[in-house]
Amino acid sequence: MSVPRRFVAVARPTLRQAVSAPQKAGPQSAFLSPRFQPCRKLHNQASRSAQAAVSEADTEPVSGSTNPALSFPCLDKQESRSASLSSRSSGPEPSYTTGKHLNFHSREPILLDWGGILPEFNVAYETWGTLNKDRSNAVLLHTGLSASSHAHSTEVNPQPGWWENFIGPGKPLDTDKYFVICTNVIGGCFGSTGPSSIDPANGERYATRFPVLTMEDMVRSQFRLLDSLNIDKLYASVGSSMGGMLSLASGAIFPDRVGRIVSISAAARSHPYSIAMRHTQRQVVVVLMMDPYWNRGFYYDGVPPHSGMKLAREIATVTYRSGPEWEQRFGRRRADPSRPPALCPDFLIETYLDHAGEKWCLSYDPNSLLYVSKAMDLFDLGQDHRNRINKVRQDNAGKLQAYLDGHAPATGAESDLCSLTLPEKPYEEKEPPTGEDEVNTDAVEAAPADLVAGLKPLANTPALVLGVASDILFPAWQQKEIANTLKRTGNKNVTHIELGEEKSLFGHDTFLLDLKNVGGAVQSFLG
Ligand SMILES: CC(=O)SCCNC(=O)CCNC(=O)[C@H](O)C(C)(C)COP(=O)(O)OP(=O)(O)OC[C@H]1O[C@@H](n2cnc3c(N)ncnc32)[C@H](O)[C@@H]1OP(=O)(O)O
Repeated sequence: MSVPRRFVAVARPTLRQAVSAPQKAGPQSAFLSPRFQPCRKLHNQASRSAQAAVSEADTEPVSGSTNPALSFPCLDKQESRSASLSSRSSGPEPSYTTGKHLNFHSREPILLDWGGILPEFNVAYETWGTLNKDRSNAVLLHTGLSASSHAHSTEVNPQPGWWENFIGPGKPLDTDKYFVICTNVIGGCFGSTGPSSIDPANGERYATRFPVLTMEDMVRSQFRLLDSLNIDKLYASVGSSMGGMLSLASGAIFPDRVGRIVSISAAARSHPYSIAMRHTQRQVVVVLMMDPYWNRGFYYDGVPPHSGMKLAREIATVTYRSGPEWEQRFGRRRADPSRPPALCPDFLIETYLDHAGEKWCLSYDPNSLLYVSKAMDLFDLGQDHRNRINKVRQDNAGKLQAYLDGHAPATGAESDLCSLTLPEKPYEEKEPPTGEDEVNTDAVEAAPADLVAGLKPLANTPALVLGVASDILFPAWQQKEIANTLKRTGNKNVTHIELGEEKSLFGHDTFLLDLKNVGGAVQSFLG
């Protein structure tokens, strides 16, 4: 497979750019460590004379030092953005949108798996194609973590969508045949109810008063939308990455309402490596927990934690693509080999990650990232977990009724929903599981018994499971696990495809980029 060569023009921000935005004494300045002071000093000098400071930064030693302080255009850029965001006369923070969409509003409250309640909620959605007379040709397309309902351009929003080439007449999701529906998930920020939405109980943004939610909660809200469209049964549920999890969850919760399932680069339960990667991203957003901008999630009238979001996206991008792709594409090349090395982004792979973070850091709500990525971690279609959640739901059913009867707030100060205590005893290494859980001890064919039981509702649902060998976030073995588990439920109609490295080096993002192999497989499966 050849990776297209790309010409990259890299904008190096200068101190002059950094000081062009009005500066305010932002909270960040209080956090400058003494080691950062040389840079700060240069920054102040720049305020007096931008041009002079630029040349000074590059050449002149600070008095008494052996060598000049390095300049940090990457940090200047962050500071400059904070300054320009805080200089706005009022909030809110950037409003998150990918354009016009349809909206389903549920006046009925929804009880979430871990006991939270949304008294009412919106599901933003878009559709392509036409619903047939017997309403049997609907395909629900699920999104990845941070995508909106805008999978394809529409009349009211001609911007290309995130699966633009996969949807349309004669395309894998053939709009001559299917009525394709895509929603923004609840917890998100592109029109569906999430942490940046207004809580009808007090007229304020939920922020981190938003309840913890799960993939299954997202699916239940989507099926409320289907109810409102009088769609009893989906022709298919299709999704990649988090969307693949949602696709599996749809079939597991509503087996009678889902005709077939497509799960691409997903998992039937989140595994530790993926949880670790998402944990790291959340932590950098919340380093921001220690950052005054974070403000424990209540930042909507101020500056959002954009630096953490930028870094989170850079880490995410490392998990979305692959080393071999970057080897071919960037190698060890530097953005500007004529200049001496810098501690700020310098190698092409660094400027690439920097660019990915820059592009994204103000376009997605930090709280949505925390909630939705946590929901992914919590995902487990195993029977034990299902039993536990069913019990929690049963215990909380009364709470929903009390809320409906007007006797109780959805969540109160007394709520234990958000209190997590860690055991006082330090962690001790335990013997690994004996393997009794495995239905088949052959590592390749293994299917955990608990997962087989949990996926039993899918025993009669035709399924396509597709994995990519270069994917490090949802590795190919996890796709095998899904396929094997489905087969173990007795499902005779499971198609498992693995794209080897000769087919794609795009890693996890293959589902966004490989129309031929991913699109082709979806098209032939849907028929
Ligand atoms: C976990 C889940 O549930 S879902 C996760 C799904 N994945 C994602 O969300 C990742 C999203 N990925 C993207 O957004 C990607 O841009 C895609 C998939 C849409 C497109 O991929 P590609 O076509 O390969 O674009 P690529 O990643 O190279 O980015 C191109 C941009 O990087 C810039 N660029 C490329 N190389 C460099 C470099 N060395 N230095 C600086 N900038 C660079 C290009 O100029 C271009 O900029 P622009 O977008 O501002 O025009």
